Amino acid sequence: MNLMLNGHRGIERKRSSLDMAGSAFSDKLVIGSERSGGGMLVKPYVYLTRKMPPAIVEKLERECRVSMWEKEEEPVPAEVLAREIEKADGIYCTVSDPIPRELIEKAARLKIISTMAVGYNNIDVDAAAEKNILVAHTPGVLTETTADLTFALLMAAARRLPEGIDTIRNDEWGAWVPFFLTGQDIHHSRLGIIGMGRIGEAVARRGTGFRMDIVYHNRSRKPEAERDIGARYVELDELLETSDFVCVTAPYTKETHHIIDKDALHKMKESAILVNSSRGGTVDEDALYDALKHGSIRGAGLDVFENEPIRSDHPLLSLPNVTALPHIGSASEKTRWKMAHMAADHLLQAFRGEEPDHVVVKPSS
Ligand SMILES: NC(=O)C1=CN([C@@H]2O[C@H](COP(=O)(O)OP(=O)(O)OC[C@H]3O[C@@H](n4cnc5c(N)ncnc54)[C@H](O)[C@@H]3O)[C@@H](O)[C@H]2O)C=CC1
Ligand SMILES: O=C(O)C(=O)CO
Repeated sequence: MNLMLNGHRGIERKRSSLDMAGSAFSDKLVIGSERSGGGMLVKPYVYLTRKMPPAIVEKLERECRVSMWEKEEEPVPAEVLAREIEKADGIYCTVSDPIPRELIEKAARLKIISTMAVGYNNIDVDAAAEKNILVAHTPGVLTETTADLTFALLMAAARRLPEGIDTIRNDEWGAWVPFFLTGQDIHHSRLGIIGMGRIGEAVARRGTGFRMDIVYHNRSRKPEAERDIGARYVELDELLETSDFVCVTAPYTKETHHIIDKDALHKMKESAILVNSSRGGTVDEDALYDALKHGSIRGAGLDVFENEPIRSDHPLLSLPNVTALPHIGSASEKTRWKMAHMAADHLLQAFRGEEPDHVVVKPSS
């Protein structure tokens, strides 16, 4: 049952079950619809931080008042978002919109932040929970697509595809040279996954097709993955020291900040390749630059960076053994549509007084 507060239906707290990562119980919130003083139904106001296609806007407009940031190439400025967050009932955002505590504290009536992403490190979920604001995200629908891209990055870095493409584009292809652009074998090599969640497992499954030996490190052991994929749990050091490919698919948290630092890079094999499709902050980019420049590891495939977007003068781009992509892990047409609809549905569910399908549960730590 929803509580009526000053003409607004209020927020009802209820106990949730264990979260997906197995962390402790926490409160989930259920939102009701609103009525004006005179009893007229007032549609909730939703602000979209990015220009979304008409199908998504129209879906929301059936039940909400909607406005959005219209400039496709430019993220919404913090001061605009601050103004909107003050008056919005719902925010529809993306990975590249920081929503820190200072912004959340401005919210006067905000009920839900719905991000079109599975990763939510850009949102201060603790601050949101303190204000009884729901945070919803889009897990699952992007898993296989992101795993495809992660594996593509691994293969491109291993077999030096960007250098090969540049060779032809720059008219540098001469005679067939026996050791020209020789790379690393993928088949029968060892793949080390840091963060054996949905995407990590999907990457590992792809590895089995290449007869790779799969090891993983995770917050907890995954017996089903061990049984189904044949993956073996190892401590982080063993993973780093023995893997031919070190693949980061863990979320960005305090614990995973620079999980790949100077020490970790020193532990890796000289022939190893680092693949990062999680968040840029999991890797110390200065240490990575040194390791790649001085040959302490062989190469890197990166879909994410500490400060996105990077520009062409980023030091890592000066290195031929870096394969860099502009955060396109989930960027297939079908998957982006699924994410976009799911994020809209979460808002609508919340305003109807239902619990959104994928609520981020406040971590216990
Ligand atoms: N490049 C891109 O476009 C995309 C990037 N991502 C990133 O991938 C991340 C993972 O997504 P999912 O697999 O859906 O999440 P998930 O929650 O299913 O998996 C994450 C796994 O990492 C583990 N983990 C957490 N902290 C760890 C630590 N300190 N050490 C080792 N393991 C740890 C968890 O136990 C869990 O098994 C997202 O949080 C996001 O940052 C997700 C989608 C697209
Ligand atoms: O979902 C995420 O976390 C992304 O990075 C974009 O799909």
